[in-house]
Amino acid sequence: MTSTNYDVIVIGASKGGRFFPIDFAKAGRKVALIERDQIGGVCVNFGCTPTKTMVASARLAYQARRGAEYGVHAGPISVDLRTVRQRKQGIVEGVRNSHESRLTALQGRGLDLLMGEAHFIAPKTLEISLKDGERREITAPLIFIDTGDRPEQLTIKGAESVPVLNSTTIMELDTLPEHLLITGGGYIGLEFGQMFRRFGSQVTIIQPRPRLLMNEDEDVSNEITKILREEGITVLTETMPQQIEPLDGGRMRLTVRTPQGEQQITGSHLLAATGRVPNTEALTPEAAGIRLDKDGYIQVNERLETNVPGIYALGDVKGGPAFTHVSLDDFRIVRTNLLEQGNASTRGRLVPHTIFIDPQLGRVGLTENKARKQGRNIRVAKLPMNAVSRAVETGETRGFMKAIVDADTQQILGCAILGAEGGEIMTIIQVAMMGKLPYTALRDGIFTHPTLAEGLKALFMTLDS
Ligand SMILES: Cc1cc2nc3c(=O)[nH]c(=O)nc-3n(C[C@H](O)[C@H](O)[C@H](O)COP(=O)(O)OP(=O)(O)OC[C@H]3O[C@@H](n4cnc5c(N)ncnc54)[C@H](O)[C@@H]3O)c2cc1C
Ligand SMILES: NC(=O)c1ccc[n+]([C@@H]2O[C@H](COP(=O)([O-])OP(=O)(O)OC[C@H]3O[C@@H](n4cnc5c(N)ncnc54)[C@H](O)[C@@H]3O)[C@@H](O)[C@H]2O)c1
Repeated sequence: MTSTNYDVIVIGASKGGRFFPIDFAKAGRKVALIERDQIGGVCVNFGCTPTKTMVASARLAYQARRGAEYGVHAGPISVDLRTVRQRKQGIVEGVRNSHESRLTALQGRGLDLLMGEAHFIAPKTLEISLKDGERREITAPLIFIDTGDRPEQLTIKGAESVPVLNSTTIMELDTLPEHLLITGGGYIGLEFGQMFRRFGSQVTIIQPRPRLLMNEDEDVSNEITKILREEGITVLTETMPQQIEPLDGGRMRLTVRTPQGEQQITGSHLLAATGRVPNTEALTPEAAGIRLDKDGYIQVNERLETNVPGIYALGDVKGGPAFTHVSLDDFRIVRTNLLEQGNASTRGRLVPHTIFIDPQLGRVGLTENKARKQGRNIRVAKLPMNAVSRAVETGETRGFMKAIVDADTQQILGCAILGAEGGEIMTIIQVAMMGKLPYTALRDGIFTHPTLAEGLKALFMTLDS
């Protein structure tokens, strides 16, 4: 097989991977972009876009059921999952097509889009198994690995004897689960759990750890658990799934270990939401001498360089916080350093996240637990959402705002906004943190009344009252 030489190879056409090859091609480099599945990667096809589209349907069902509280009567509410799925698919395809057209516009003009699976056969050489069966060998001095991750498989006894859904396959259901069992109390378990409860399923979330979202403060986890339980979701903590067995009529029985002993739960569907594993096996990075960590993630330094000069890893495949905005920022770092001769790195970057349950949890910076562990002298501001006029007027009073402030410097160290539009409100604090504003700037600012953002003024006023 003869090799085709490129200046740059990008493996994985994720959200970040779609701009990056274009930038290099426009800079006059000869670029190959390899994708084995769908342009747009997980975020567009199986992650952010489809889930948030379906979360929107679920929220509408929830709001419609609450209509009478607002004096609005809409009749009995039912959810047609097939239409929910079709709407989701239409939006996903629209986003993917727009990404595809930007890439195909440069096809042959500096960019070769190769639809197939890449694996290393030597340090700077890859073999591509194209979807049409053809094989190609390509080389480049610069290689960017952005192959992401995939759902971890459930390994409990009997898992092979029942259909186990993951975050991708659950979005293809046409009929509503009667009782959805979910293993995992993290992002995916919570977003799908609330979504399917609002669609009309009975839902049980099984979490081995003492509380949901173990990385958040206890008060945040506890409030979220309370909210989910109020909506009728069964949340079992300190509960470890042990075994699953099929029953008649497509049902299944899950045996779990709880602090009180063994329990059995009968369900109609099972969603595994226990985390993700990196896409590094098929890539055979060992053939290039690329170092992985014990879990199979590619090891990089703060400039996202692997141990092999000229080979970089970006996005989820390098481990750490797994968000689209992190993957996008990784591309910014590498582009700055290689195309603009800059000196960007991951050091000290502020990574926010939002969990799209309702109300949303927007988080940035240090949690109270982390700040205390670091031995910092902190003050904690907290305000229930029912103290925010806008939340009261719109009937969205669940949750609270919380901010961690350095008592010596008055700088904001972090916040958790569990409330309506929590992700947007958190972003205001994030911007204040980026600008290194003291909390008093928000306390003393004038904000439009009545907005949710106005709650930030009241939040920081609690520190001085
Ligand atoms: C259900 C769900 C909901 C999510 N919601 C959010 C959210 O709301 N907000 C958020 O920020 N993040 C969310 N995420 C996380 C987000 O999707 C990921 O962090 C993001 O997609 C990571 O991007 P990436 O650059 O690592 O590549 P990915 O998006 O993982 O894409 C990697 C691409 O590489 C391709 N590939 C893999 N191996 C090879 C190979 N050997 N050869 C060729 N191609 C290959 C894959 O087919 C894939 O297209 C969600 C994830 C899931 C699963
Ligand atoms: N809104 C968002 O930004 C968003 C939404 C969805 C997913 N994501 C990304 O996708 C990643 C994966 O999400 P996830 O929810 O699968 O992982 P996660 O790491 O967030 O949660 C995994 C959960 O599974 C539990 N668990 C572990 N082993 C278990 C077992 N054997 N049985 C039962 N439970 C078990 C853990 O205690 C934890 O609660 C997230 O880390 C996040 O980065 C982000």
